[in-house]
Amino acid sequence: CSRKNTRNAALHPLWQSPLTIPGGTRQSPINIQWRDSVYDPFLKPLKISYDPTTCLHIWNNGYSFLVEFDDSTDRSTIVGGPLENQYRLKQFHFHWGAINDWGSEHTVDCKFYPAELHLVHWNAVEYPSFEEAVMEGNGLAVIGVFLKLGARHEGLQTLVDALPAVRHKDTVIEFDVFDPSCLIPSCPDYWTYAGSLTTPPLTESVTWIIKKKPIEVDEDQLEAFRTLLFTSHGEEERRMVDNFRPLQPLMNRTVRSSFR
Ligand SMILES: COc1cccc(CN2CCc3cc(OS(N)(=O)=O)c(OC)cc3C2)c1
Ligand SMILES: [Zn+2]
Repeated sequence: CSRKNTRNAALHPLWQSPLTIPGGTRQSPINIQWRDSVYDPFLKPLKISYDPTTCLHIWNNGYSFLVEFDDSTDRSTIVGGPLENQYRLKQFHFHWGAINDWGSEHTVDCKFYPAELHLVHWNAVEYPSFEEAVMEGNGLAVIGVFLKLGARHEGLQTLVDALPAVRHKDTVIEFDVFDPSCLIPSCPDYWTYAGSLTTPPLTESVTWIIKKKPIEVDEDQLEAFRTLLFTSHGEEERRMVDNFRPLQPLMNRTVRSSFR
């Protein structure tokens, strides 16, 4: 899959870290070749239970904007799907492009979407903290949802309205009620594979659950993402766009589907 006239990823600010982890065998993101994915009838439906009052704040961490949650209890969790344990919601964030032709991290049959949502969860059954779970093969579970250009997304708009307050890196605002399940398609179909974080520390600790159906957002909402900055107050402004990692080799992995 070639990202037409891609910026030189090696020079991209997001990739001071190595493009590929030396010795990495399960790096993310990947292209999902639909016909190579294997239907697994033993995959369960994913059970999502989020408590909107566990929402804490939105912050710009210089890679994306993150909506973080209180993960001190099991009030916002996922279970089932490919997962052996219950995982707690820690944060969600997005990746997007400078233009609508690309922006997603994963691709489906080499098709890029203009943006991709990641909901990051950690295995609080087996590990005492997110920091520990980040280092373990079954430590994290990330739900990926593709965004496509279409109708305005009312649920997303409350997030979009808050973005001007986190325009610069290391700015944060309180955001105390939000239910991220409004950003997840009702269609239960997903692909799943063993992968990694796509931003530092790039650890191979993620069970990826990629929803087959995208959600629709409108042009103004995508443009609002592109008004954010990689840079802090006082620095020369660099627009936060193209904050995605290049595709990584599939190597010895199979992508399973929950649907025929
Ligand atoms: C041990 O390393 C860490 C411990 C605690 C928190 C963090 C920072 N955290 C890691 C997971 C993660 C993962 C992120 O993206 S992704 N695509 O899910 O890998 C991300 O995107 C902006 C940000 C973060 C931030 C790192
Ligand atoms: Zn991500």
